[in-house]
Parts: sequence; structure tokens; C-alpha cells
Amino acid sequence: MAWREVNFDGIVGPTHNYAGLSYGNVASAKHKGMVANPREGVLQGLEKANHLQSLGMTQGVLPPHDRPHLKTLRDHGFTGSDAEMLAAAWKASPALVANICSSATMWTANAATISPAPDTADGRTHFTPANLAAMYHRSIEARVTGRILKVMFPEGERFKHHDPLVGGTHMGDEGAANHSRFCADYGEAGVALYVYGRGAFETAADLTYPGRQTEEASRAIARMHATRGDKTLFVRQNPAAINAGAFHNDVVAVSNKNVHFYHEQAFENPDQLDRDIQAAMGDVEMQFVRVPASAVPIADAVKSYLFNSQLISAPKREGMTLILPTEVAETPSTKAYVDQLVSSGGPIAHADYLDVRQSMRNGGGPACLRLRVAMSDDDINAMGSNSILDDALTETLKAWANKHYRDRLAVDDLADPQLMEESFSALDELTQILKLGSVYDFQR
Ligand SMILES: N=C(N)NCCC[C@H](NC(=O)CCC(=O)O)C(=O)O
Repeated sequence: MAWREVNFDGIVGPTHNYAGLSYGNVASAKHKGMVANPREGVLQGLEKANHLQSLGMTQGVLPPHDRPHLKTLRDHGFTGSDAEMLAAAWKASPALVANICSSATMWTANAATISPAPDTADGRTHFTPANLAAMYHRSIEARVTGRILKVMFPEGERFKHHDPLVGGTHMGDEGAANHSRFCADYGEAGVALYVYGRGAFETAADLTYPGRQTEEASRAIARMHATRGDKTLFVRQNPAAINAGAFHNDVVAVSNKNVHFYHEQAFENPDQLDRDIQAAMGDVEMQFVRVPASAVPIADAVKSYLFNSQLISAPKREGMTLILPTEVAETPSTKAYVDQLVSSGGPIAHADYLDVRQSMRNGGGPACLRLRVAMSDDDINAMGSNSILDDALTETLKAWANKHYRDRLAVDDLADPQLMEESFSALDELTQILKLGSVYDFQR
């Protein structure tokens, strides 16, 4: 049976904006208050997906969430019509409205942790939506994410869904952004690497920025997914990386099959980690591409998002391909590094640069924008929605974005009830296009 990596890219939401909500995320803070272009965001995302498809990859999409999230307002005691609640909330706290309007759901690497069927005890693919407890604007995502995933991957003999972890920031979980899977091929048993920022019950005095993921959360997910103990590893992210702005491990490391591409400051003891991964992989030889700080200072890695690239095995190419943000080409150290990397004769042979600036300004590169799922043909056939892109669906989504989305959005526009109406009618139509049913709170 043929197996492949399917990338499910998040579609940018109609209220995409720059409110600077994520403490510890350098780009989000830097671009606070800028005018966003949600329509361009969708089109940049579809362009990236289209590029991967042209390389022979299977590409899916995940929808944005309903924003403004009126259910959160209702849960906080606001009453009245939708417009009355929005107006009252804006009067009470523009910051609250910014939080319930964030389109952070586009970063689907944070949607869930996934253990594919070849790795689990019951031979099913397991999904746990990330609770994203560290940031208020993201903590409201998990329930709807779970609902969407259950429609897309119906629970049964192939797919198994778990509830997001409870326990607040003590059990903070950021999903696949802190989880790597190594394997010989996608359908073979793999090794899972969980990367956390701190222990749940200790004060991490070495962190100036939040360590969003806790070790206990990672271990809980591994237990729930019942992956093999000798093929499940846990490692702490280097505090220096978090303090430099790597709020998720995928800002300083990326993997594909038997290749681990990472910055030398991503982990405290990279030699030990290499040995542990190799031991868990057994006969399958790992290739470690460790980037020295002398070639790429960690500040350049964080600024350019070199490691927040997608590392893929494109069916139409020999050797692996990095899908990089254009910022990497504009940063001298990372451009020089990538040039020598692809000509070195190593496992990474191609570098493609794509413009995802609307997302990058909020700290989301190509890797943040996608949720990877290793799937067999039978898994794809068992999906419950119309989420796999072909040319027709791509064209439909482009037309949909052009019809509904604004090309200019300032933070103050979030108070506009007309924007709310536009957002809900766009999302209502999207659930029909993607055959998702009534997954949003405003549809229930
Ligand atoms: N690295 C991965 N996998 N994902 C990137 C997530 C970026 C996101 N930015 C934001 O949420 C900013 C939103 C704002 O400021 O409006 C975050 O910090 O959680």
C-alpha cells in the first residue's frame, strides 16, 4: 500500500491582523499595529500549496476558525445580539476583541499532535488537538479544532481522537510544532521526538520568554497515543533558543524521514540527542544536518525562519527539498548557508523560496502553516470532507477569498460589525465547499 506525507495547510482567516498578541514571538511583537491584507494571506498560502502539488505532493487544507469568537464573549457574560456583544466587548476591552479575532488558527502545525498508524499500538492514527494554553488568543482554538479533525478523519477503525489536555499552562501543549517523527519511509514504524520548554511543576528560572510546552504534557500525549516506549523520545529545548525567540521548536529544527536539520543551539546536548535518535532508529541510518552558530547566528535563524521551512521528499525530485520563506534569501548568512547546503551532495538537494509574508509577520513560516499527516491511500479514501486540493478546489478557494476577503485590515477594524458579518458569511460558504458541516460555534 502506498504511503505519503500529506500537508494540511491552514487557510488564513478573514480577520487576519497584527495585534502583537504573542509574547516571546519576535515577529508578532515587531509588526504590532501594521495593516494586514487577509486576502493576500489566503492567496500566498494557496500559492505555496500549489507549488508543493506541482512537485507531486498531496496537499490538503484546514479551515480558519470563526472569528470574532462570540462564544467566548458569551462565556464571559456578554449578552444581546452579535453586534451588541461585539460593541460592548470593544468598549470594555479592545484587547479582548483583538484576542477573539486573531486568525492564529492558520498555523496548523499547532492544531494537533498526530501519531500515524504505523507507530501506534492499535494501528490507528491518533490525533490530540493542542490546548495552546500559553496564549489566551490561542487557548480558544482546541475545541473547534477537535471538531474539524473529527469530521475530516472520522473516528473508527483508521482514526482515533483524544480530547485536548486539561490543566491549563501546567499541561501546555502546542501540537506538532514541538513534535518530530523520523522514519525510513512514511509507512514504516517511526521514532517520535517530543520537545518541551519546561517542567510543569517547576519555575524555569533560565527562561525569559514562556516555555509553552511542558514535559508532562508531551508525556501525556505519548501515553494516550500508545507509541512504542523505545521509539518515543523526550528532550528539553535549549532555554537559549526560547530566549532568542524560538517559542516553538520548529523555529530551530525540522525533520523529514531520516534527516534532522537543526541549529546547534536548538538543544542543550545535541551530541547526546543524535545518539539517542540513532539508537531508537536501529538499522535505519540517520543523517544529522547541524547548523553551526558560526555560519548562522541564532538571531538570523529566528529572523529568517531558516528552520521553519518544510523539508519534503517531493515525488518529482531526487533528493529532499526545503521550502523556505523568502526572508531566508534576504538574510545573507542563511542564503549563503543554503547555497552551500544544496550543493554539498548531502540529503538536501533543493531550495525553493516562497512568499508567505502575511503569515511571517506574525511569526508563522511555511512549516507553521502546515499540519503533516502520514497517510496511506486507504486513509485518504476514508476522509470525511472535501479537503484534498486539486486544481478545481484551488480555483474555487481563490474565487471565494477574492469574493469575501478584505485587502486591508487594521486592528481598529476589528470593532466593525460589518467585518463580523463578512467573516461569518465567508466561513459559512467555506464549510459547504469543504463539506465540513456545521463545525463553527456561530452555526450551532
Ligand atoms: N511555530 C509555529 N508552529 N507556529 C507559529 C505560530 C505563530 C503564532 N503567532 C500569533 O499568534 C500572533 C498573533 C498576533 O499577534 O495577532 C504564535 O505565536 O503562536
